[in-house]
Amino acid sequence: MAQRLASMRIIVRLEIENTGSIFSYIATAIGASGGDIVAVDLIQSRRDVVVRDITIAVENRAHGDRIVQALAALPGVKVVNVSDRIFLAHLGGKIEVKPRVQVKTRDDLSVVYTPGVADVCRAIAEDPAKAFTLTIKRNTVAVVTDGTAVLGLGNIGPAAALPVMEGKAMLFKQFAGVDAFPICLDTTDPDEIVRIVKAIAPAFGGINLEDISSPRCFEIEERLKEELDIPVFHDDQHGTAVVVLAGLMNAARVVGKELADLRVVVCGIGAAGVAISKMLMAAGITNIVGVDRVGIIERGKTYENPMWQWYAEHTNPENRHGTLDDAIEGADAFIGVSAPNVLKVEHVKKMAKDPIVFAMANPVPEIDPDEAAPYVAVMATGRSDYPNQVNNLLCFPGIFRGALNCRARQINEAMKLAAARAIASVVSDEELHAEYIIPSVFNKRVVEAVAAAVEQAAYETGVARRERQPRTGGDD
Ligand SMILES: NC(=O)C1=CN([C@@H]2O[C@H](COP(=O)(O)OP(=O)(O)OC[C@H]3O[C@@H](n4cnc5c(N)ncnc54)[C@H](O)[C@@H]3O)[C@@H](O)[C@H]2O)C=CC1
Ligand SMILES: CC(=O)C(=O)O
Ligand SMILES: [Mg+2]
Repeated sequence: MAQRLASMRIIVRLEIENTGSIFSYIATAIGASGGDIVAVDLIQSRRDVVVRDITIAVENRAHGDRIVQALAALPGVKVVNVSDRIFLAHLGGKIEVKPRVQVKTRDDLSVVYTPGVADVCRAIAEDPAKAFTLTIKRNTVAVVTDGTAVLGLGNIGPAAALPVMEGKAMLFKQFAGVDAFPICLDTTDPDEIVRIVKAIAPAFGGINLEDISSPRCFEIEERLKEELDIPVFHDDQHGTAVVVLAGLMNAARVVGKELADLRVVVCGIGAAGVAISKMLMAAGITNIVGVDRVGIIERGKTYENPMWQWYAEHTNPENRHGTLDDAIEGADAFIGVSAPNVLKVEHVKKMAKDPIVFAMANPVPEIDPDEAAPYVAVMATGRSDYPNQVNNLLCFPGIFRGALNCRARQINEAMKLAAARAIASVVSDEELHAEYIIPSVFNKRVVEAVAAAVEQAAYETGVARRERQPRTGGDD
């Protein structure tokens, strides 16, 4: 995947002794280390030193580090700071709160704050449903994590999880007009998480659980669903499952196989893997084999993880034993939500004709798509830099948009299936091909189609609280 990362750029701030030709040594050192100078900016010029920012195109972070070391070794040169566009884009965080009403006078203040606001408070106290019309509740989602399963980075804690949660909040707003707040909890105790989320729920129209490790995530979500009257949706489970089903529906069409006939291997039976398997079953697929670190999840074995016990009893109809090596033999599709480089080319070669591979571990997939390419009929990853990005970003903005529009009490199976069909339907018959089984996350029709289908399903299944309205995109 190296060539895909060649566009990475670092910005190195150098303090350079002001003695004539040092810059030519700097340029030579960068060139000799394989870097390309993209831009040079003068930050400060004194008689003895100049400070310059040098933007350098590098292959990857390790390559950038080598170039920085080469520069630091030059006489008369001091490396002051190294940044890259990724870190620069995160300076100060990625979101902010903006007022919708401007306060310019004391009179304004008496309307939107005290004493005026007291009338609104009393109205809501008398009729709590009014919170949906008179507060941010109608359009606001809490993105809640405990930092225990952040992307594929593992248990990195709540503070380190914040950039991802800010990112989700940013995407909620940009893609679907939903106001989302990142909430990173400094506890991993399920009881405490349930208690805290219940306690903050009054201000929100929905709860998006994110990057909470399995199997704890299942219990936390189930308890919150039972106890709250707003949608509780664990994105890594259901958002991912919805998008995988959409992608698999279209991939099956590309290879000319019936969805229900596919033999599917799911690798990584955690939050995403369990929900994907359940969703594929709901869509009619019967032959699913799950593989985790312990090998194939099979009947007759006892697992400490209660979800694996359930999984063993409901999947693997041929009762295969062994490892991924045994599961993959003759499989039509591999769905990876596990860890980097788990799937080898040798595995892909053992799959059925026209294999479908969704290698979705982030940030590094189960197999390098370039290595797999010659052996697969359809290849998808969770990444933005390859075709067929199967990422829950295709689901969560639209599904919450639809749920908030109709003030849904929950996001149920019918709404998830509707979302999957809506995503798949955005790719027309004429457009469908191996490198376009799933629409781009930037295709505006995705959020529109998902929100409309989800809202419709909410009304049909009786979970919508609001009378049917003409759809407006959320600012009504
Ligand atoms: N593309 C997308 O939209 C999404 C991608 N993901 C990615 O999927 C991966 C898993 O995410 P979650 O289910 O939330 O995490 P999780 O922690 O709940 O589950 C991961 C599972 O993979 C298993 N696993 C780890 N290494 C393995 C190996 N070498 N072989 C087999 N199984 C292995 C773990 O034991 C665990 O059961 C992460 O890399 C995450 O970034 C998750 C959600 C959405
Ligand atoms: C995309 C996402 O939610 C994850 O990798 O955890
Ligand atoms: Mg996630």
